[in-house]
Amino acid sequence: MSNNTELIRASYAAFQRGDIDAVLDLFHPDVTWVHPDGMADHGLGGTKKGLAEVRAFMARARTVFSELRQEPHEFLESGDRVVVLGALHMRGALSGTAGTVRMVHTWRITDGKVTHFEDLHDTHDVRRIVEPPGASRREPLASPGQILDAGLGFWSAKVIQTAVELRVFTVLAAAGPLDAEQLRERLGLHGRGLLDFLDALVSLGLLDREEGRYRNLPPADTFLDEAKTDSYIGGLLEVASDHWYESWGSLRRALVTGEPQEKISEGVSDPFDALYADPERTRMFQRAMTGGSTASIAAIIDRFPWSRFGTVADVGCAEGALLSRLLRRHRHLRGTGFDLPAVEPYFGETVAAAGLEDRLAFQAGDFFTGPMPSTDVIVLGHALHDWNLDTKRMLLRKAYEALPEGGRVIVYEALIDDERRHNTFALLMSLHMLVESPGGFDYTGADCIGWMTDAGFRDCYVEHLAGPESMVVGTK
Ligand SMILES: C[S@@+](CC[C@H](N)C(=O)[O-])C[C@H]1O[C@@H](n2cnc3c(N)ncnc32)[C@H](O)[C@@H]1O
Repeated sequence: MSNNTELIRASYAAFQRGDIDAVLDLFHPDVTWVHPDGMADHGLGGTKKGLAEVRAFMARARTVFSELRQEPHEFLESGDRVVVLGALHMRGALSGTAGTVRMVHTWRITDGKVTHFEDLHDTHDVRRIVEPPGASRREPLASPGQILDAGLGFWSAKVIQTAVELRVFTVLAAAGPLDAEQLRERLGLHGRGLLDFLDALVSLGLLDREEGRYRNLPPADTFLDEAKTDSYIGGLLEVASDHWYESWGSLRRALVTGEPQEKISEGVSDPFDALYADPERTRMFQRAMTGGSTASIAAIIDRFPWSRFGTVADVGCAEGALLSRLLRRHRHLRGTGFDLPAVEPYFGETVAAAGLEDRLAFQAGDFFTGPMPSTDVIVLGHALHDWNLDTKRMLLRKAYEALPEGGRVIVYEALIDDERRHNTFALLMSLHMLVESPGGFDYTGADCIGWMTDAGFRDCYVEHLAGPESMVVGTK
């Protein structure tokens, strides 16, 4: 066996042992590390350069996959290249689904060090494994058990929401494994039902229990520990538990009357007036928006051709998660967050935490009464679905007026599939607008392209982002 093939075999063996330092020892400091772009929204696509980026990639992979085993079948050597045919056995950290995908790895070796690596696999297959079932398309309900499981879905929903409210995952992330009594004390609980509550979280795949001590599994650790501000999605679940759960309890009344069931918006035509009258709810809502948008933001940052544009406004920016993450990645951009005045303090905190005061500003405004900021790109995230059709069209017209020739509008949210039969999440989101807002509803990509075209946009297209969400892009 040649030295090059031996070196590559050693790298697979070290990876299998989990010895990342030993893997990196075999690499040149300037190694290029290439993966298919189709996994970029999971933080696993594109070209990485150098050992630090490769190490970060591997760390990211450990949060996406709870298990990952490479099985090289054949080593084909030609000159300075070794091509490896084999299989990747994996389990999605979020989905819990296991599966196997064929892989082709191409390695280039120079002077005994790996200088280039490229992984080729069908990202469609990987996405089917790692994306949680039901994120977009649900399996049909075929048995009494499945029907009851879905029909009583609020049981598990409430267990997860309550665990987030009680900060179970945050406490475990900070303290390490704790037994039930230690958790009871720290969370201030009675004790009755506690073991069932914790073990339900084990059965849901969020906690693990070993010798009576509970710890976070990787998805809970990454996404539900509020100290991890860049990946925390629990804000959405906090608002769900505190408010949306109650309004959804009156879905039947909403369908009969056509009226929102959110108590604080009773008799108010703009739900944001009511929401922002309460500072505690205002803060909670900002965090919820960040939690719900995190996956799509990562995909928009990766997928949109930002290098062609210099300025961007996020209209209805909330606390500024999109702009702060975008501007940290694309350093040539300048950004404007446009939102109601009540949002400014929360946006300010994000800008300060990211150290972006020189490139990112807040513009207080009301899109019902004033124009949108004039920038090269205008983003409307989860903004159109809040409103009735006239307002949706008005917002697209205002975006058109504010953009220069060649500027782009990006609308992103959970888009209902054009057949209105697959994207369960988006259809439920539209019902959420029924119970929460006076006129809001979700819509299909085709609907949005129609409204954009009527507003004057051309070359409109829909691109999938992550889970149930997609973006619709139009050019002025
Ligand atoms: C559903 S949130 C979406 C937040 C964020 N774009 C995202 O996707 O996570 C809608 C946003 O629109 C803002 N908004 C509501 N009415 C507005 C108005 N009249 N003018 C400007 N912004 C408004 C809200 O404050 C909120 O931040």
